[in-house]
Amino acid sequence: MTIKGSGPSGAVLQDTPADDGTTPIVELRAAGKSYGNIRALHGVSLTVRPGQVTCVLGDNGAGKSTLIKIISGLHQHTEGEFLVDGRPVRFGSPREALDAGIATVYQDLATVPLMPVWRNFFLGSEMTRGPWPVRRLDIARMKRTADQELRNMGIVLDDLDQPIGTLSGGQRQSVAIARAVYFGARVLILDEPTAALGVKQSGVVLKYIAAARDRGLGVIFITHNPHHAYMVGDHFSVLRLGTMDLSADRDEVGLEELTNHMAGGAELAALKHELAQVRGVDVEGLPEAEDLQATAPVPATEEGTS
Ligand SMILES: Nc1ncnc2c1ncn2[C@@H]1O[C@H](COP(=O)(O)OP(=O)(O)OP(=O)(O)O)[C@@H](O)[C@H]1O
Repeated sequence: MTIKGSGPSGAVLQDTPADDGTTPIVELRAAGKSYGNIRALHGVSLTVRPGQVTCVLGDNGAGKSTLIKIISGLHQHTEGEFLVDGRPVRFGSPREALDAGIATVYQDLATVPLMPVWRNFFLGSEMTRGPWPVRRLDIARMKRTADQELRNMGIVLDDLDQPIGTLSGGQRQSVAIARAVYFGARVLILDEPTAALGVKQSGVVLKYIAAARDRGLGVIFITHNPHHAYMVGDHFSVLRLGTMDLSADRDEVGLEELTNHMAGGAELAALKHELAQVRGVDVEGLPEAEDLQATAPVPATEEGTS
């Protein structure tokens, strides 16, 4: 586990996952990104292995989107290294990332709501039949394949002809995950897939994240929600203000500690103190500063990692 404290050293810390003998599909080594004078990400190390879910957590402005953009080929890193299958890369476009097997499912999903489910499944990569110039869409094969692929992921829909816009948010996310799996993704980046969903629908999406992992994909699950992360995660990376605040395998961190890192223990204690001065605000339910300190991050030193 690697923990970065709020001490003045600001040390750059390396992620040190257990070596299970498999080469990471994706690896960032002390990577970072500056937009002109603005340093959005700095010293971030991350490893994505087949059959594992790597959760990236962080509050607003923590650098999650910047991290996704580097790995998905939208932006290039300006410091450190980015490796795919052990080789340094610098993608020029999302197409190049996709060709390397890295697929990103964004929150808005980029689907066409009025088009049928099967049509959205193949959007941009339609199956055709017959020779040019009389080539036509192979509708029957697309329907059959979409149905089979969705079933393979455990997704059963009543009618693939229904417009995708009529599905629930969780179902739409699930279709997008199955689509990425079918088109050969080895790494799936999920950008806050549960952010806009209720409890039940979030559960549906978490189930398919686990299904993708079980099919051997490496999953990068971006989320604000430590509870969702903890249900499926094998590794947890918490970003704070563009740097890595915590990097820990599942057996090294509990849900409570993860939540505390997300909340920012010291900041929450200070907020509780301030709120206590405000009439009409009940702070009883908030944890005590001492409780927070008990699980607060310790300052990183050379020996401060375990
Ligand atoms: N194109 C850009 N130009 C300048 N600064 C940027 C740019 N994109 C992001 N930043 C800055 O980098 C920092 C990290 O932003 P980023 O969007 O990666 O965070 P985030 O964790 O995804 O936040 P959110 O959850 O709110 O989307 C922020 O301070 C942001 O203002």
